[in-house]
Amino acid sequence: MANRRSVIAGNWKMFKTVNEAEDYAVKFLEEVKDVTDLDIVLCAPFTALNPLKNELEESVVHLGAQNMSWADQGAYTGEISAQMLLDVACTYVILGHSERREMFGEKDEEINKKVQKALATGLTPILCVGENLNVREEGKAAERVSSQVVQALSSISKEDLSRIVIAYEPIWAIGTGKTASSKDAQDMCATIRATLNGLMGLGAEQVPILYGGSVKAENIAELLTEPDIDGALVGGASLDPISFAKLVHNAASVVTQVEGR
Ligand SMILES: O=C(CO)COP(=O)(O)O
Repeated sequence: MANRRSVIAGNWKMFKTVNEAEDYAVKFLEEVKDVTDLDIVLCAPFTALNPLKNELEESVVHLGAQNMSWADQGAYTGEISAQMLLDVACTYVILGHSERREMFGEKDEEINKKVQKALATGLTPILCVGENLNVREEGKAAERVSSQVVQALSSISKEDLSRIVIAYEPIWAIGTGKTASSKDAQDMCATIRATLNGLMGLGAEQVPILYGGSVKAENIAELLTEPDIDGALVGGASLDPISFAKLVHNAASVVTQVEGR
């Protein structure tokens, strides 16, 4: 049985000013400072990263961004580079979130370049994949998600692939209060692992696969008892420090019980 780390990552999306982020960090750290059984990540807006670097230094909470450029530097107005994220102590970066794919036109090819850049610079990409409701109703969800995985990870070495995190986020479950059933989430995470197996062989057993979409303190435990769900990417329920800390504690109490994690 694989020995993979569990990851609980909060995606704040476009919420929180610098003051709000600092206030959150103080309250959140107080609640989770002793949690070591899983990796906790806060993916904040760019403007809050530097202040959070100071608040979270040498703590159990890792810092992540929500996007980055595939370019190193240059005339790319409005973009942020991997080097800039490393400079503010980011260790994770969300790539290919469905909101970026749907609203900002990101394509698999571009996401592939970003994943390559993140891995080359030592950032851990949290690659997001997921189908919309139409695709699910057509019975093509597994096909769509596998294709997103294969395209985003094209021409990346097996060794590098072992450093990624994947988040399965069905678009119809994001911000809707409608969580995928743990069985549906497990089935898709197993499909993703099988796809990774095809790309990297046994190394796929080491890759954490997260579920995202209306995850809350109340449903995290059930999701984490599934064998292929190794954590969660949490939007709305990560915005309040006390309730997100509760979610983290609920997750930690399950992962210590699930054999092989
Ligand atoms: O998009 C998500 C995390 O990246 C999920 O958002 P919600 O948890 O608000 O459904």
